[in-house]
Amino acid sequence: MTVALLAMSHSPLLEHGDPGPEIKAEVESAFEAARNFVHEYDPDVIINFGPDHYNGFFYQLMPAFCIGYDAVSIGDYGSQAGQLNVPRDIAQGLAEFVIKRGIDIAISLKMEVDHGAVQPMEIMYGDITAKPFIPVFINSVAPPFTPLQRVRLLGEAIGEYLKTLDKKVLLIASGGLSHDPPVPRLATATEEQRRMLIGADGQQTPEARAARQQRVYDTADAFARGEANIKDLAPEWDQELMKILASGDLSPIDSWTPEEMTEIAGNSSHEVRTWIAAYAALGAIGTYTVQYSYYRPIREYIAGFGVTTAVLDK
Ligand SMILES: O=C(O)/C=C/c1cccc(O)c1O
Ligand SMILES: [Fe+2]
Repeated sequence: MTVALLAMSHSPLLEHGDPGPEIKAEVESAFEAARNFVHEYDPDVIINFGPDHYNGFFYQLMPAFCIGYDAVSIGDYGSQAGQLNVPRDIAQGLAEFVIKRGIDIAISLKMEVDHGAVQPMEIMYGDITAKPFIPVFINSVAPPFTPLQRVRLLGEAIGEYLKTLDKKVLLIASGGLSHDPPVPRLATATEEQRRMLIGADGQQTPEARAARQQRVYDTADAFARGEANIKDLAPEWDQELMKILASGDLSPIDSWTPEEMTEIAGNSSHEVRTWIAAYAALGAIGTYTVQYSYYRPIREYIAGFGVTTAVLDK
């Protein structure tokens, strides 16, 4: 068994927003560094920690965590749609192991995932089916949120399971860092949005989806001009988190509350749960070193944008 990690922000605005040629080149070079790392490592299987934005998980039934035994990408924001290549035996072994450790994870035999889960695969491989892929959903958008300590314990339980596998595993975390895109929220939803958040009418119509995505594009443009009514990015918070994750001791994060995370870093800052789980999984296997780290707050992408890779120490 060997394990390595890639944690990166995602944004559906990568093709839409224009932060200027220098920042674009900088982000592309971060992706290139990550791509080189991932291709050189060449995993047998990927454990993918991803959020969802009311495309696969709804308030009809919102688990804190879920492992997919089978999954399909719905293709929002032009992301690649279709069936993922999920190794059912490993996904099931993982879920059963984690549940025995006292982590009440849900399972899905028909998980639907969105850009938040598949964007790293698209950027790393150009194809979401390129590698066996186990989707681990972590609720990062729909309050109430489970305490961060539970996320750390989930990650640690997954790391313990990986010790029993004779495979080369890549942990991918997709999300964060500070950001506050205009994803509808129950607390402020219109009746139509409320039905969407509950999943009352199934998947959104193409027209409703287009309107939702246009709202995000318009907000990103306004945010870049300094005119949007969303929370600003929080680079100090982002960098503090990245420092803690790189240190190998994640315990300081246990006391962070969802309320203060929202207040400081925005409604979608909870996507950092994916990073915390992935780093906790790696740390449960052994001490590690962050090999590559990139960060920049990018308003055009509505994201504190980070990319890190890490390996176990020899
Ligand atoms: O509209 C959505 O579903 C999400 C948009 C978004 C925007 C910026 C950064 C992210 O992580 C997002 O998911
Ligand atoms: Fe997101």
